[in-house]
Amino acid sequence: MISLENVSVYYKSSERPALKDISLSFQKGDFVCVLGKSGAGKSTFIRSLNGLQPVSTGSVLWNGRAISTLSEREVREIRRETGMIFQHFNLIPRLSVYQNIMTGFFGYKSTAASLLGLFSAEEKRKAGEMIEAVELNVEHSRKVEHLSGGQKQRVAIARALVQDPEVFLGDEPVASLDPGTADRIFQILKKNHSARNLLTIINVHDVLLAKKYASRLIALKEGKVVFDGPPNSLTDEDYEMIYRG
Ligand SMILES: Nc1ncnc2c1ncn2[C@@H]1O[C@H](COP(=O)(O)OP(=O)(O)OP(=O)(O)O)[C@@H](O)[C@H]1O
Repeated sequence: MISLENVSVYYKSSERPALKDISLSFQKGDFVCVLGKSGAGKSTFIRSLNGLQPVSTGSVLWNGRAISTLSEREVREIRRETGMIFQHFNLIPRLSVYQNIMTGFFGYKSTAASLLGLFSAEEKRKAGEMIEAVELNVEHSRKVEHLSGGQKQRVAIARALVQDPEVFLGDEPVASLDPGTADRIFQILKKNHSARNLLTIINVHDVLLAKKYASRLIALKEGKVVFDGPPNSLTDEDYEMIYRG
């Protein structure tokens, strides 16, 4: 579904590549956690998967087609097919839970309809269904700036799910949450992943959480893939190697 062929990413201000010669492929149904210490390239990796981060050399292919060869409209379609969540939620603080979730439909509507807040009965029904799917028990009219971190991440997940994504990407989505809340968020991600047969790829610092939920672990070190396999094959030596130095 998504594959990377010899992908490297160089940032202008740095001589060392953030990603170095990565070749991998991912299929629908995979639940992948990406490990690595700070600066290993995890964020760059996740953002390169849907073209948010352009690659310097090599190709990222969606269903066999390189993102770099697609038109702007086609790249926008790929973004629509990708639900994405972030460490800092990227919600609009002064808008309500409901309004934030409805912004998930913006990619599918005319700008005028989006700005006027014109949503179909089906879209409203779907938003309600996703609020249930993320087990969010707060008033829908509440401003998100008044929610806890875990509640905000549930809103962000619901907003991503109303897009009907094929692929779900997470860039450190639980890094600012306490361990119990982080585990609940992963449970919700896993439940929705299975219900929709998504391809889910998430960066995470917490190795135990990654081992508990992922079907496949990938570890990056200095921009290179140093581990790729099922969670039960990650040894103490691998762990040392990934986080050492
Ligand atoms: N916009 C940028 N400009 C220049 N260098 C960057 C930029 N973003 C990231 N880098 C560098 O690229 C490398 C990989 O960064 P990246 O954010 O992908 O790592 P990470 O594993 O996600 O780190 P963390 O866990 O701390 O978020 C680092 O050396 C970082 O300093």
